[in-house]
Amino acid sequence: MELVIRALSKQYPHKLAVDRVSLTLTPGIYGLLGANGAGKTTLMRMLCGILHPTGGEISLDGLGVAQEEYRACLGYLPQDFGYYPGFTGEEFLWYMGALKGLPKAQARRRAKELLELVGLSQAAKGKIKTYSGGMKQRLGIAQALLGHPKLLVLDEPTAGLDPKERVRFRGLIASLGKQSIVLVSTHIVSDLAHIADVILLMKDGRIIHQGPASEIADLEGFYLEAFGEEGEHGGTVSL
Ligand SMILES: Nc1ncnc2c1ncn2[C@@H]1O[C@H](COP(=O)(O)OP(=O)(O)OP(=O)(O)O)[C@@H](O)[C@H]1O
Repeated sequence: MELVIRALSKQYPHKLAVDRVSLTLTPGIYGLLGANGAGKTTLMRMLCGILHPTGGEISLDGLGVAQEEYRACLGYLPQDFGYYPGFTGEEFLWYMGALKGLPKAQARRRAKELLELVGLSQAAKGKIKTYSGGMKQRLGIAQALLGHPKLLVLDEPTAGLDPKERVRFRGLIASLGKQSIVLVSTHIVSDLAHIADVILLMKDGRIIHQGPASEIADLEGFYLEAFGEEGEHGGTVSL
């Protein structure tokens, strides 16, 4: 499986948010790091077919991003995910399963499996409005996994989580990168330590570094070197 991104660009009226990004991703966990405004969300939304690029190409095993088969391979957790507070966790997954076109029995079976995987079985019948931030994020991951995605895109999945929830979340993400391409954006460097196979650094719309995480002994130091003051002032390197 291969996601090929060629010279991908997005020009907003007054901002070149993504500037000729080229990447080839195979299964594994990719940590996309960059300061606020680097272009991470714009890049991810193009990979999910939500935003149209102004230049370049995206293909997953030869499928274009506009094709239905591409969408069927995709799981996405957006940054600003809406959770329907009056639903229970399991109702929410059934509903999202229906939206994805899963037959009812299959959606229910998959929802049960996923609630188990993300540690929400006990809370499955509780209303989402009673969930903590971490529980909501885990439910968000569960919905992204409904269709057994080959490509999983998680935009700032640890935003707003407390340290304990972060650790749990890292464990969950780490278990997903065996067969899928998992792209995780964050500006919290420590969230990627120990789970990312490859680190991608994004700055001003460009990928300024791509390499195995194992080659970087001190990810925070590496990040600070790449971004300098910008990284520090973003308050983005704290553990
Ligand atoms: N709809 C839009 N119209 C114009 N400019 C935009 C739009 N969306 C984003 N931008 C600008 O494009 C740049 C990249 O934004 P983007 O949200 O992709 O960055 P990011 O790395 O995801 O940052 P953050 O971590 O803050 O979400 C920023 O300068 C932003 O202000």
